[in-house]
Amino acid sequence: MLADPSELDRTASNMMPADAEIQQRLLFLEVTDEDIRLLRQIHPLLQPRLPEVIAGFYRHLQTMPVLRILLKDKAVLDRLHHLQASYFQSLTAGDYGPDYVRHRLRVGLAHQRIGLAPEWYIGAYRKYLGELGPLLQELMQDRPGQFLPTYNALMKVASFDMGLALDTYIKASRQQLRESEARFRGAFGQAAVGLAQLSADGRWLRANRKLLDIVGYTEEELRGMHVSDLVTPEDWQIDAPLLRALADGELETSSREKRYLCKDGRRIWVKATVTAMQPDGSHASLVAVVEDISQRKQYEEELMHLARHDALTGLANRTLLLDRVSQAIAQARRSGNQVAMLFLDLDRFKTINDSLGHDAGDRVVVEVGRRLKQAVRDADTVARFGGDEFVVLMPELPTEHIAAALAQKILNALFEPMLIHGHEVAPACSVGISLYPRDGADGKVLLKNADAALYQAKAMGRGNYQFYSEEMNARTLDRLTLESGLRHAVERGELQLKYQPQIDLASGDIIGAEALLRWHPAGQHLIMPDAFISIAEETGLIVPIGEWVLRTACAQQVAWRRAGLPNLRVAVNLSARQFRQPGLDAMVARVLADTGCPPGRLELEITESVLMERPDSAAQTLQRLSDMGVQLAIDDFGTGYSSLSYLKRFPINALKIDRSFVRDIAMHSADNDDGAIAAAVIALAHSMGLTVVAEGVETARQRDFLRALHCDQAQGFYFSEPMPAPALEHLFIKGEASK
Ligand SMILES: Nc1nc2c(ncn2[C@@H]2O[C@H](COP(=O)(O)O[C@H]3[C@@H](O)[C@H](n4cnc5c(=O)[nH]c(N)nc54)O[C@@H]3COP(=O)(O)O)[C@@H](O)[C@H]2O)c(=O)[nH]1
Repeated sequence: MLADPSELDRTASNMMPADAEIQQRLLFLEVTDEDIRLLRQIHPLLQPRLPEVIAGFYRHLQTMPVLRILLKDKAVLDRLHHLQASYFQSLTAGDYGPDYVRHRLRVGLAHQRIGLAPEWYIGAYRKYLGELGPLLQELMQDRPGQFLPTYNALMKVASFDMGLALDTYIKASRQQLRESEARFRGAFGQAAVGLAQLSADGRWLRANRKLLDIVGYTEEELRGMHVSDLVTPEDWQIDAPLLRALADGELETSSREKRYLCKDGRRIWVKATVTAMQPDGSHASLVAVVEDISQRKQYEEELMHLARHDALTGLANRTLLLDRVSQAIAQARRSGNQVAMLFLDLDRFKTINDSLGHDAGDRVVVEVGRRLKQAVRDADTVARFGGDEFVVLMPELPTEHIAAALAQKILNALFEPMLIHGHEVAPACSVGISLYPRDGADGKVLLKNADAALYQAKAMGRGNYQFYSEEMNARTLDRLTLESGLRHAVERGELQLKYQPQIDLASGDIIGAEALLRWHPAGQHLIMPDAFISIAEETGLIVPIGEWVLRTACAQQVAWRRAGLPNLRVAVNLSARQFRQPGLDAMVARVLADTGCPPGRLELEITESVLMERPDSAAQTLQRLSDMGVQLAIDDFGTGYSSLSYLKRFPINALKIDRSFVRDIAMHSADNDDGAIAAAVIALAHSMGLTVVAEGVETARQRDFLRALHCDQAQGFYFSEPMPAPALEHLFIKGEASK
């Protein structure tokens, strides 16, 4: 590329030697007045021949491939031709003062700027002198005696020129170096990252502003320090051999994240990349690029914390717990001790959540976490798995009694009531315990087995702890088998309904029937609801199964009617999950419409405890069902709250007295307290307009007793066990016939 002419002028002027120096050089080259006279004499003869000398000169340059590339641009070449021509015009003009010198410098610079190396430039003089020798000889044929002195004078001026050419190259590259250094200093000083130069043995030599800001030292203070004064002792252990390798040339660069100790005592995270500048020389120095990465590290640590901790309680989560279990197992393998895993969940958490709201549930969880932390040793880990599930890990356990003692301590701690939103809550819990190595060799198996033990603890009445045993696994397996079978029970047609007649006590007539579910998987025994309803509840399968029950029972009601039986009432049980399922009323309406069953002939049975969990929303659901004309009964009355006054707020039609209550009242005579209470309950229920149905009537004595108390209806084995629909039809026809 062509250099800017005004820039060339400026630079050439800056490079000008003093007049005295010019004179000194000419003196040294022995340029005399006689030389000048001889050159002036040849000058007019030489001028017309110069174009061919210049053309030959550039032709010669272009014979070298490396120079051809530099001269390929025609504009550049023309300009150099032009410069060269004006140079030659002055070469023999005999005036070698400042203007001549400035012009020489300018020509030299122009060549330097296009990248022509000095060796080519100086070499070109040989070409000139070689071409000019025979040319002079030819032009001075008439005075051969003057040829040699003239040629000698030309050589002196050419040598003067060569010196000036070398000056341009040397001064130009010095200036470029100065500019590049200035640029480097600017970049070094203002760089957004810390930069430093260190000696090969790790002493700080220079540091930029950013690095000084990062570490808080002045450059002077840093110069008196060694790199080991800035890194933490832990990091120096890794850095020391790396520094040696860099200094010895075994390593070119090393990049590491490490901690620096700042002047104010803070420890910060930096990323330092150190490069050896002359890895194989004896005066190797190191350049360090230092980035403050504390913020990023903090984010990473926060993310790491989030990924390994429960957001609500700050306790360890499953990932961290499993990590700690692996460490504890490795340690126990060496020490011969055991590891205990205590899996616990709260016994009434769902009720708390449903009745007091999720915010209260969260506060209970946080308080439980706090109590658990208080109960364990520092070496133990308390983790939360979400919901109301917690796990305590006890490493280095010499005997399992210690795990049992902790489980008891936890049970006691959680039994203490806590005040949540003004309510006293005692969540209580059940605990399952598994031990390494007895119950599993890794964290996942230990967890699974602690969970199985927890399941057993709950089955045993909650509020207790259980150690894992082999049989529990078998039970868990049974449960899993049941669960997977139940998933397909509806589509495989394995569900059946039995109907237990409900009797009007005054007339002895069958006035309805309760639909009771049975499951008969192909090739297996009949399974009773107690064995699978809770699984259906937990898995949510109760929703489709419940709809099947309702649809089948309503269809049966219509079928009986069509078969000539009176308009019997059919009673269907609703579980807690079904009752809370959004859209329950719409589902019931759909089934009634699809089957043609009159709403008033369907009775839905709900237990008291289900209503009490969330009384307000329960009242709304019941109201919608009642508005449709569906009959509503409280099932198992006498086993829960047994508060008639509380039940007033619900639009219910009937009260079913639980069979345990029926059994108890019937064991005493009418004049004892139980009898009086039963009489009062029935009377009170009647005063509220409720029909009273007694369940589990097994004897004539019980029937008579209830009849005497004016109980309205009854069901139980005394009248009939639950039976298939056709059997009930026969029973009805037989009963009618015997009247
Ligand atoms: N959500 C649903 N729950 C259901 C459904 N079908 C039944 N169930 C509930 O399962 C529990 C056990 O029911 P089951 O084994 O059918 O027992 C019922 C009767 O057989 C039994 N009964 C009736 N009379 C007597 C008797 O004189 N003595 C005696 N020992 N037992 C008797 O009582 C059960 C009926 O109880 P209840 O529902 O409270 O009226 C049971 O809780 C069922 O509710 C279903 O489809 N969905």
